[in-house]
Amino acid sequence: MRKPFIAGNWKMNKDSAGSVELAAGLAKELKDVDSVDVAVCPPFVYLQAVSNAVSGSPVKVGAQNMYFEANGAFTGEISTDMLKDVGCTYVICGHSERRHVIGETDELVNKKVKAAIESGLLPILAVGELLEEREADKTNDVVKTQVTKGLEGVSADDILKVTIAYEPVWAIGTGKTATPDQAQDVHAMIRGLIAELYSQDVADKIRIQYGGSAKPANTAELMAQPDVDGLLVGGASLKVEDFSKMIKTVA
Ligand SMILES: O=C(CO)COP(=O)(O)O
Repeated sequence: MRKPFIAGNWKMNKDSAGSVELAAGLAKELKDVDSVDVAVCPPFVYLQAVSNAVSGSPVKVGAQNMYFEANGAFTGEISTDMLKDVGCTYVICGHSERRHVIGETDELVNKKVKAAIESGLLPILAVGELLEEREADKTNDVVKTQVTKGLEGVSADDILKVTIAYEPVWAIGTGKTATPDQAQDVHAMIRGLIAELYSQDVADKIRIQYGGSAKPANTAELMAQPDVDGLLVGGASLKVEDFSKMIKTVA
């Protein structure tokens, strides 16, 4: 039985007061939730304040990105130790906005996943196809490559520290959600791939989140799919009411 895992990716939103207000509101609303793992991923500069605001509650904190080197001359980058130091449990690696806006490659994403695991952070490996790739019937190929390369060198002992987030790029921030069937098809494909790369036992245990215009109104039907184990939520995670409603739908 896989415990549901719902994470909010705040992206480049909120200010310091707004971050604390949202985090404190969620901590209060969700204080009794224990059947769902919950995380919020604020911008780097608000991680410490958000960690303080959710401290003692079931809400954990994640970062939206990281760098794979431990320290040194990497201007503008943030290390895993720094993330742990400000209270992070999770880190998103390879979000499509980093792949397609910033230009991150599968090789870089893989280095981040491995460095995250090495440091004790739990990576959320985000994968997903572009609209033109889906229309060209390349969804499975693209996602398979991203998962396989993203996990290269991750051992059988470590793989269950990883959550995979399937986020079709055409569904992100567009209001166009993948249908539950579309999400299920790709999730099942990913789980089959994990069985090939690792084992059936690992495949049965790894958690695969869906992301892309997830909101209170579609949470139940997405989460009802057998291979959808959680959600990575953008826009709807910016409001206490919406995000907590999504979690309570599943709890
Ligand atoms: O990219 C996402 C989460 O990482 C999804 O964003 P939206 O929920 O705003 O579509």
